[in-house]
Amino acid sequence: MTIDVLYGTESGNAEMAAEEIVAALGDARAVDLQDIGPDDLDPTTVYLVLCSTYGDGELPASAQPFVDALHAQQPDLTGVRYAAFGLGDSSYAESYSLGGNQLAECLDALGAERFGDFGRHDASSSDDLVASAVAWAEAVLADAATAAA
Ligand SMILES: Cc1cc2nc3c(=O)[nH]c(=O)nc-3n(C[C@H](O)[C@H](O)[C@H](O)COP(=O)(O)O)c2cc1C
Repeated sequence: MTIDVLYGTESGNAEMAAEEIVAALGDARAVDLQDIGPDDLDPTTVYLVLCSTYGDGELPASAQPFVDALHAQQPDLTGVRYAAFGLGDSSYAESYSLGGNQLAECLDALGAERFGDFGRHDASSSDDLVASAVAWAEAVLADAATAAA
C-alpha cells in the first residue's frame, strides 16, 4: 500500500507533523500540496491529508493553489481514498479548523472517499501536535486495514 502524507501549511506546523508521520510509518512520503495537482491523485495510493487554517478560516498558502485547481478542473475523484487532519486554534472561535474542513469538503464533493476519524489539533490546547498527528495516522490506517480485511 502506497501512503502519501499531503500537507497544506503556512508556517510549517503541518509540514513538521507530516514529516514525523512519515518517520513513524517508515514507508510513506510527505508531499506539500503546492507541489501537486488534481491529476496526481491516484486510487492506488492512500492519502493522509493535513491542513491548517489561516486568515479568518481560510486555507493556508500552500493548499490554496491545489484547492483552486480542484474547483477549476472538477476532476472525478471516485476511488481516491483519504483521511483528514485539521490544524487550527480554538481561540478563533468562529473559524476553528475551517481550512481542513474546506479542503475535505472539496475532495468529498468531487467523489473522493474519506476514511477514519477527522483528526484535529488545537494550538490552544496542551496537546502535542506531533504525538496527536502520529497517533491519528496510526489509528486511521489501522481502521482502513481492518475494513479492507
Ligand atoms: C495569522 C493567523 C491566523 C490564523 N487563523 C486561524 C483561524 O482562522 N482558525 C483556526 O482554527 N486557526 C487559525 N490559526 C492557527 C493555525 O491554524 C495554527 O497555528 C496551525 O498550527 C498552523 O499550522 P501551519 O504552521 O501548518 O500553517 C491562525 C494562525 C495565525 C498565525
